Amino acid sequence: MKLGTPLQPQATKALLLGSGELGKEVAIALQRYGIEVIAVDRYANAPAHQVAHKAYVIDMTDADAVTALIKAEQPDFIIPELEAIATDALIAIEQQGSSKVVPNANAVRLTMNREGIRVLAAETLQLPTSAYAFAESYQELEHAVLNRIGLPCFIKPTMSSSGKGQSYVTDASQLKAAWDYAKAAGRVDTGKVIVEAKIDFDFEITLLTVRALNAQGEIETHYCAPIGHRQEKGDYRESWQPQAMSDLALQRAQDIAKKITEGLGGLGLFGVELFVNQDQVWFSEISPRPHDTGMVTMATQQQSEFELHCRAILGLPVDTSLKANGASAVILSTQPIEAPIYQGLAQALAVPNSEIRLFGKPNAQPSRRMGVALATAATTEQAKHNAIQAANHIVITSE
Ligand SMILES: Nc1ncnc2c1ncn2[C@@H]1O[C@H](COP(=O)(O)OP(=O)(O)OP(=O)(O)O)[C@@H](O)[C@H]1O
Ligand SMILES: NCC(=O)N[C@@H]1O[C@H](COP(=O)([O-])[O-])[C@@H](O)[C@H]1O
Ligand SMILES: [Mg+2]
Repeated sequence: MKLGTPLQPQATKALLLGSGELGKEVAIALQRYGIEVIAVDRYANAPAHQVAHKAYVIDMTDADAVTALIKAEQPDFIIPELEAIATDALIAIEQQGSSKVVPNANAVRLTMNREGIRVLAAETLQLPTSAYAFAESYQELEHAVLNRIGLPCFIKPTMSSSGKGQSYVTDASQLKAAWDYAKAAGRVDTGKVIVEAKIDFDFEITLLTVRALNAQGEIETHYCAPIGHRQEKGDYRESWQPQAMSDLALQRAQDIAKKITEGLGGLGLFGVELFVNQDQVWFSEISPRPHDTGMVTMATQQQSEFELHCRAILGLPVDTSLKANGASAVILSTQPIEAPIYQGLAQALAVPNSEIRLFGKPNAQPSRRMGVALATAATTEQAKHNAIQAANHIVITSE
């Protein structure tokens, strides 16, 4: 297969570690460029399994299982898609040099654990962040909150995502429950939690940042227009693009994004999460891969975040330009349902300039994201309104 000027060794096979809604779009984008896709997840019939050339179910936190699969499949690229992977296995595989870990194994290791990325951002790179502390016991947590960080604060497992195990604490009496929840509900219990002081922000953004090769073979950094979003219980509900912000705040956001993505290195798209208050900007966290709030780019950009990630990895040219104002709104289940079906599609799609993407997850759980509505409009406000309307028309049911 020929990919044009080969800036990277010719790639034929990519292994996705994680096969949710984000992986599904990455799989489709890779296949459009002729890449064979092997999709892996912890459960059968995950969204990307349904579109990949081959599907596997393994425990991705088990280093032996991950190593054995990589040895058997010999992929050119290993693309982590979620936050619960045995990163030691990826470090070892990268050292052997036969597969390329995206963006690189160390970046995956650092971002998979809130301690790794926070220390890089706040201490090594001296980027502005909330005040924070780590705790390995309830006593340490109480001490850190009462003596150093103060209230209100956020308590989070060091390994988790989408708000799992996360609490917002306003009173010391809530601390024990927050500790227990962080220990029990993270994706993996590392034995440690992070406590973060609350940042009073006007709004928060994801700045999708792409490290891609230019025609001279040098790495260049590109930024998408900022994506604003609203979170509830640590998980996103709506996102919109572009988010209006001052020139100075945007410059600061891009400076932070440049430094943190350079610090992590490699090629690909990163989701840089930032808090903004007037001209002030704080780094929150980063995904070294497409971001859930970035699903809006399927409607708003010339090249979606998934296409940008694939193009950057493959050494192909990228274009981060915006083509329309738009928004996304999530479709969540309210109850557990085996083999869910969906009603209301016709009503949803009657909303002007809207799209529905159902992920095809084999079962629904309370608050599990099952799909997303997208809309474009003259203003982001109107697009948000329309996306919410379209999402609200979808009913998830068992019959
Ligand atoms: N220190 C903080 N100050 C203010 N708000 C915060 C802070 N930490 C978290 N939040 C709020 O909670 C949301 C989720 O936090 P965070 O991004 O750390 O969780 P997550 O589990 O990694 O979520 P995801 O995987 O969806 O990005 C943030 O987007 C923000 O709205
Ligand atoms: N914030 C991270 C995020 O959105 N990750 C996305 O959610 C999937 C897991 O969904 P599930 O928990 O419903 O299986 C992941 O596989 C990824 O696509
Ligand atoms: Mg986040």
